[in-house]
Amino acid sequence: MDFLDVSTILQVSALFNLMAALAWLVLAQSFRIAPRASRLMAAVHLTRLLTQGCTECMAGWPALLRDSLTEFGLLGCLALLLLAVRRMLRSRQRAHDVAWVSGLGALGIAVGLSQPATVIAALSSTAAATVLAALATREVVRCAGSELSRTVGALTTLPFIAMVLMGLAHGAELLTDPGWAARSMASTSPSAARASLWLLITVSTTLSLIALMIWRVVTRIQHLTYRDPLTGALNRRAFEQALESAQAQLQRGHGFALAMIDIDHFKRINDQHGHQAGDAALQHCVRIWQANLREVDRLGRLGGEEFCALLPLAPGSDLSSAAAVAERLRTGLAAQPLRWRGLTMPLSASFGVALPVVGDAQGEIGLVRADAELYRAKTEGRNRVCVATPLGGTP
Ligand SMILES: Nc1nc2c(ncn2[C@@H]2O[C@H](COP(=O)(O)OP(=O)(O)OP(=O)(O)O)[C@@H](O)[C@H]2O)c(=O)[nH]1
Repeated sequence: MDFLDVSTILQVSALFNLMAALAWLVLAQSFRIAPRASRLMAAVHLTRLLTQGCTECMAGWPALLRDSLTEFGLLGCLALLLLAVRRMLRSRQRAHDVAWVSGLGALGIAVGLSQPATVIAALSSTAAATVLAALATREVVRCAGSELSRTVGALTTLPFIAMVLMGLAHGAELLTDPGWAARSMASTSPSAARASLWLLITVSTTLSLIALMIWRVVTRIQHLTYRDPLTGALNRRAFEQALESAQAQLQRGHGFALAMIDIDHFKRINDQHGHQAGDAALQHCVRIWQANLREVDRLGRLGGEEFCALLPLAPGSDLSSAAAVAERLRTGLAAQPLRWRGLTMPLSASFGVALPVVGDAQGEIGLVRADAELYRAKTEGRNRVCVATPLGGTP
């Protein structure tokens, strides 16, 4: 079958690698999307292009040179790929782990090729490539579910798992049939099945990493749209949207409470230590409050040093449970002063807690009532939680 002709497969592969390298370079240079990771990916494809290319180009080359290119090229590709994945995921994978594995693999290849023991070279490159693919798999799995969505995580993991399995299978093949490496060295091209498999893995790895980049760009845009850039809390618009949908849920019996929060004497921090200290204080407060809130709670920055927490109430719980959450936020902040440039600044905040009103589509009445309690907390001496009397009921 013409389609399975090795030379055609290798030419398709070369063309794909060339196009992919160009696409990554455009992402890096023109769109400035993860430029370092994109440049590394371009390098992966160019290395692949150089080492695999088309069989005709390498047919006349000395076997040793051809084999060195193939083995070192494969190792280089995987090392660059792992470095790119590491950058894309901003993972904690240490770069010198990559250097160690690649260095040992390269040493094994050099030793193997310097003697008539090609199996050592093939085994070294296969072992190092398998470990590098396993490290990449581990990184993606580690990020799936936290920094990565599960679907994108699964999609990105598959080609790396395939690489690990291929590496293991090839290693077993080399160990059980040591003559394989010598035969492969004598032949100028891989088998059609092997070339197709590599093409498939190259294409799926590229597509899954492009999906990962798109996912990252989309999440970044969402973050910029919905989050306050300084503190990472929801911005006013996003908080108002969350409040509106919580009000809609209220009709169906899903209760919630609002805790209006204002940092005490915040102006003094700005006046005494400058705006940067004020910014650090805002970030410090949000960090502490987010750590003390559940995932379902929403913390929004309404402006300046004023925040509001939207606290969904479990069935059967009432205003007192929301007051307990506000109290936890208050004590959490009071217990952890801000340490900034060698200074220790005690911080506190005042809280006003109120329940929303059914039928108030925008949630404005609840906000006004929580704000009134916040005002009371300020006038009663600050660093306290004041709770509104439920409308038409006892406190
Ligand atoms: N550093 C910094 N300061 C901000 C930001 N937004 C608002 N501010 C400052 O926050 C201060 C708010 O001061 P006030 O409204 O007087 O409140 P306060 O000093 O906290 O006093 P009380 O609320 O009565 O305890 C003002 O000085 C604003 O300039 C910001 O993003 N960064």
